[in-house]
Order: sequence, then C-alpha cells, then structure tokens
Amino acid sequence: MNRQSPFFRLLKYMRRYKLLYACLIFTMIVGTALDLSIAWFLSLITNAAVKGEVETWPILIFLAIGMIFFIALFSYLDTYFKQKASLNVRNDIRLDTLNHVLRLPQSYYDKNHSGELLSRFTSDNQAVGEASGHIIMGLLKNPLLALCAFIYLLNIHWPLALISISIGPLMILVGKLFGEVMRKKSIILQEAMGKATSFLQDVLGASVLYKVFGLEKKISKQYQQYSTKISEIERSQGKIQGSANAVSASIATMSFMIAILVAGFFVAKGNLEVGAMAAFIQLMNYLVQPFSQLPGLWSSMQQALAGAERIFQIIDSPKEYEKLPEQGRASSFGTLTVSNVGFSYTKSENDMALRNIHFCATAGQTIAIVGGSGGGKSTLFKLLLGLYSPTIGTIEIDGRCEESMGLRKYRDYFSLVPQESILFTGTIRDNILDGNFMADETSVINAAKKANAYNFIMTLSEGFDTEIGERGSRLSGGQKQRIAIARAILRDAPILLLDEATAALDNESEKIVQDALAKLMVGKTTLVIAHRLTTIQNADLILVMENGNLVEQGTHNELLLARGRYHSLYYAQLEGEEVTEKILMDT
Ligand SMILES: Nc1ncnc2c1ncn2[C@@H]1O[C@H](COP(=O)(O)OP(=O)(O)OP(=O)(O)O)[C@@H](O)[C@H]1O
Repeated sequence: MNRQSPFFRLLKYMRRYKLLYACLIFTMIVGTALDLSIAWFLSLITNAAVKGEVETWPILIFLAIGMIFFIALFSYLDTYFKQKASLNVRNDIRLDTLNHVLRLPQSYYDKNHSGELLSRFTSDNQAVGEASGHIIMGLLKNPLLALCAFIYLLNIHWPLALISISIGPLMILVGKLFGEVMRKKSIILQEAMGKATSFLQDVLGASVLYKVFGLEKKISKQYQQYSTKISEIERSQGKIQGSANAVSASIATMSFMIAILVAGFFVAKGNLEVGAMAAFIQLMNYLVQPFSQLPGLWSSMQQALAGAERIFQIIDSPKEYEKLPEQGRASSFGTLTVSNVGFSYTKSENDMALRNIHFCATAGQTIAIVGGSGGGKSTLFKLLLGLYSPTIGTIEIDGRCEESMGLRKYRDYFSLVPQESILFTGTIRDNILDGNFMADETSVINAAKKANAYNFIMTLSEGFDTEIGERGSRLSGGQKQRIAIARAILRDAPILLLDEATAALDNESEKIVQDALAKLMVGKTTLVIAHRLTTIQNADLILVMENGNLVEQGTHNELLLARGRYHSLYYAQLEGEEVTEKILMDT
C-alpha cells in the first residue's frame, strides 16, 4: 500500500511534464507583472492628468496598446498550457487506472460494482485534471500576485500596505477551516455518485427486464432517492462554499474600505499623490482578490484530492500481474490433475464452496460436471481458470501448478464458452479475432465456418464488419453463441471449458450450436457443465457435485449401475422430459 498523500502522488504525474509546468510558471510570472503594470499605468496616467501633461499622451497610448497585446497573448498562453497540462495528467492517470483495473483479481470484481469503478474514470478523473491545471496554478499565482502587490504597496505607502496585508492570515484561516469540511463532503458526494452510477448501469443494461416487469415506477423512485441524496450533499456543499465566500468577501471588503478611507485621508492631508492613490486602489484589488479566491481554490483542491484518493485506492489494490500480460496459447498438453481441492470465498473453514475435489483429465478426454444448483460447478471452473486459488489442495497441468508456471502461462491452456456469450461492442470480426489477434482473414473465415456462423454472417449486409451492438444486442442468442464458439476455435487452446452453452436455446438453434461445439471439441480436453444429462452420455468421466462435494464420479453406465445420485438425477430428468413431450403431443 502506498502511504504517500494523494497530493504528492499527483505531483509525481505532474513532474512528467516539467517543461509544460515551467512554461506555465513563466506565463504566471509575466501575467503577474502585467497585472501590476496596470496599477503603474494608472498612477502614470492620473499624475499626468492632474499635472496637465498633454504631450505624454502619445506615449501613454502606445504603452496601452502594448499592454493590451501582451495581456491577450499571455492570457491565451496561460489557458492553453493549463489545459494541456491538465489533459496530459488526466490521460496518464486514466491509463494507469485502466491498466491496473485490467490486472485486478476476480475477487475484486465480485466485491465491487463496475459502476463504482466507472465513476473513478469519469468524475474523479475530471476533478484530478482540474487540480493539476487551473487549481494548482491558481494556488501558486494568487499568493505571488498578493506578495508583489504588497511589495509595490510598501513602496507607495508602508503604513497603508500593513493595514492591507492584515487580511491575509484571516483569509488563510477561513480557507483551512472550510476546505477540510469540503473535502469530507466531497468524499461522501463521490461515493453517492458512484452508487447512483452503478444503479444506472444496471438499469440501462436491462431495458427488457424493466419493460416486461413494469419496473419503471420502482426504478424512477429508487433513482430519485439516489439523486436526492446527491442534491442534498451538493446543497450542503453549496452552503459551506457560500459561507466561505461570504466570510472571505466581508473580510476583504472590510480591509479594502479601511485602506481606501486611510489612503483618501492621506491624500486630503497632502501626504500622498492622487496617482499613488489610484495605483493603491488597483493594488488593493490585487491583494484582496487573491485572498478572497484562495479559500475557494483551496476547497476545490481538497475536493479534487478526494477524487485522487479514490483513484489511488484502486491503483493500490493488489493485482494479479506485475505487467499487462500478452495473449498466448499453450501448444502441448498431457494431464490436468485436481488433487483434494477445497475452496472458500470467505476464507473460512465453515463456509466451503468446494470440499475435497479430486479428478484427472487427460488429453482429448471429455469430462462432464453435473449436479444441483449451488453445487459448486461454476466455482470449480473459476478455480480451473485461475480466477481464484484453491484454499486447500492443488490444480496441476502436466505436474506444474499455476504458481510455478505463472498465471498467464497457466491461463493459456484454457478456452471458455460461457453460459451467456460475452461479446464486446464492435464488429463480428473484432470479436472472433479476440481468440487470436494474430490470425489472418482465412483463419477467421474458417473458424466462422466451423462454428456454423459463416452462413448467417454472410446474410448480414456488412458481413464480418457488422457492428453487433452493446454486448451483441443485435444478434440472436444462438448467433452470439456461435460467434463465441468461433472465437474459441481461433484460440485453439488445449483445454476447453463449456458452461451449459446451449441451455438457453431452442431445439433448432441448439442443434446448430451443438454441432459447432462438437467441431470445437475435436482434439481438445473438454470440461462441460451440463444440466441435460442426455447430452453427456458419451463423456469419459462424469463428476456429480452436491453442496460443494464430489459425491460420485464415473462413466454414464458406471454411475447408472451404482444407482446413486446420478441415477436418480438421470431418471428424474428423463421422466420430466417424457411428461413434457406427452403434454406437447396432447395439445
Ligand atoms: N463470488 C462469490 N462469493 C461468495 N459466494 C459465492 C460466490 N459465487 C458463488 N458463491 C457460492 O458458492 C456456492 C457454489 O456456487 P456455484 O455458482 O459454484 O454453483 P453452481 O453449481 O454453478 O450452481 P448453478 O448450477 O445454479 O449455476 C453457492 O453457495 C454460491 O452461493
């Protein structure tokens, strides 16, 4: 865990752009000098006017034009550099966040909502960008401007200068007090926003469900609660910000009033030139303005640092890989051995999702995993894929466990066709190529043909370039499965995990997908989670799982002869299917 404060960690990102920040400091210094030059110009013009020096006017006009030009130029450069610095830092942090997120273990995703993660990429990232641009430069420029204005004021009239500067400590105290409160509120606000984003993400990704179940009102009410909470926090932030502004503005106005009353008094007594008073009033603005802006900037910085803290929390979470791994594929495979494996999600002995699992799969074999709901079938897959490590026991491939060969190399042995095909937004070709980025067009076409997907792809107007929509929403269930199978074919890994890949399909679609799967399974070691026991009669080994235990294992015939759990499951299912068929025939 990195214990450095979020501010110092942010500085590290900013240090990558030293030249840019050097330019910003340069524009800041020139900008400050240009600000002060206005006060000087004001005193010059007032004194010339009071003394009736008309002949100096051409020089004054020339000076004014020069000042306008430089003020415009440096104002542009200042904004440009700030924006550039801020965007660079934002971009670096965004990429580092993603590169870390991609290496987070599965347990992180199981515990945290993806919407929460998303908000770190959006609102938190934006706040951090602002901190590294206009906020930090504001925090530097304002004290510099105040200091220079003070030195100038000292030159004009030191007692007045001291009256004017008395505002400083008070303003800083105000900033500190309100800034800390704002920071705490910001953390609460970002958390509330994260929850609202997670909720929205769930809802917007499930439009069919809320339409069918008529959940619109319920969802609207729920969102109203999230939204109201956000508004309440923002309102209370507004009150704090308003109070901070009111306190600092009244302190600033009060000291301004005192100073000009005293300055006017000195002019009336003949101790101060009128031009000096004009310059003084302008300089007072430069002294007051920074002090009135500093509390606001300080509290914005605190808010941004709260965002940075949330981002760094992710970056500090334990990761699976040191570097982003490369896609690869294992070329040879002999035996997969699962020895006395036990596993608990909560790391508690009393809460084991798997107990004492042991079996062996050799090259080319098909192993079916069956059993009741919650039996531990998917958990076993997660362990096989290296998403979780066994709490007890070992999983070895050709005598080597995941720790000894490295997680990426271990995962290279596997390919997966999940229960619900997971496809990415993009084209059909992009999705198939995810199996192997290096594959050429012919391999993509062959994989699609083997997966029984080629014909339907060619009926689409854009063919392989067809955009499939969010998670493949423009494709049917069976089409998505076949794209997922084509992807697995291209991956060509020696061990194939199938998770009830045809459970959600109708008969015809199931046949096409089953046929594609049969071609995918050729020459592979396949582990298949199956609910339809009739589809796995030819499996080399059937594992029957109940409540995390491996209660039986053997071939279909062996298990039927044993008349145990498999026997009852098999006949219960057969009877169920016969009854369904009879009902269908009667109707
Ligand atoms: N991420 C998780 N955190 C905690 N417990 C979990 C997690 N995933 C699953 N479990 C628990 O582990 C047990 C086994 O679940 P698993 O999903 O492996 O069963 P399954 O046999 O695949 O069930 P089904 O056939 O219904 O999909 C269940 O009691 C479940 O509640």
